[in-house]
Amino acid sequence: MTTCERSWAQRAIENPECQQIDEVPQNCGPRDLVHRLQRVDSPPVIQLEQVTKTYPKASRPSLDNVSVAIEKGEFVFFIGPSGSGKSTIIKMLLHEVAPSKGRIVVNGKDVTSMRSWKRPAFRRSIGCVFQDFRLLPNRTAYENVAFALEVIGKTKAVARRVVPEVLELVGLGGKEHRYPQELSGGEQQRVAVARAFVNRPLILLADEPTGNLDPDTSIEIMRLLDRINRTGTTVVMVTHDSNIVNQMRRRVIEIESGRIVRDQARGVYG
Ligand SMILES: Nc1ncnc2c1ncn2[C@@H]1O[C@H](COP(=O)(O)OP(=O)(O)OP(=O)(O)O)[C@@H](O)[C@H]1O
Repeated sequence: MTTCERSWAQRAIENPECQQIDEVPQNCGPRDLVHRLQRVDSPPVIQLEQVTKTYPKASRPSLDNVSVAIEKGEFVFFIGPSGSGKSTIIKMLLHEVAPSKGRIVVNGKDVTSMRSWKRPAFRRSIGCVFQDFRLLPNRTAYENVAFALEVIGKTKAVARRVVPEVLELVGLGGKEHRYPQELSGGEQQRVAVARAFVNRPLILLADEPTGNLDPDTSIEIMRLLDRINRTGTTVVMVTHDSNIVNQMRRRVIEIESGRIVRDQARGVYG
């Protein structure tokens, strides 16, 4: 295959610094050392500073004075018992839930003081994958992915070029016109991953993305997330799946009763 024949998705993977589809060069070389060195100097892409969250009517905080910094390009697992506060962190990163105290900075933006009219655009800049897929049931796989481009103002021509490539990348070539109910759970999650990745987000948040999938399908989804992470996208994933955490050996942050009790590079489930 010549350079010019390489797809958008392949070129994106080789050029991790290009954050937008339009920035991915038509003719490009392999990842180089300069890209990697540039990343070393960048500020954390996610920063929680002494964050506490107490929900209304709760007797104790769901998150208690949590501070953590996540660098660009990291793959981080949040683990911990049910009710320990993992999903609350994801919701706060998306500004769906506001902290009671502390500061949250995402991609250089202080989320805590963000004006409400800026929130929808901010949320669209982050890719999200959830346990229950959250696909639009009356739209095909193609339309679900294209919708993510539509809402950020990309033309139909861009969608026609990019959507088939990203669906091919997630292994759904040939199934573009199927509706969610005509796809298996694993295939639906692939559509959700394609939709989360199609805008080349700087950050991808995944809240138990394998929670509804069998072990083999879970591994396939993790391969996809790993591949996306290798493009330079920071991946933050909440999970209860010890096999996945133990196989991936990435940074593990363990939460217990709203506090960080372990933060380990190349960690295991414990
Ligand atoms: N909207 C809410 N109102 C009141 N309390 C809430 C709300 N959302 C979550 N909580 C409480 O906050 C705590 C943390 O919840 P969270 O969903 O973050 O936990 P989790 O670690 O993600 O749990 P799981 O693994 O079961 O999904 C729990 O005690 C929960 O009951």
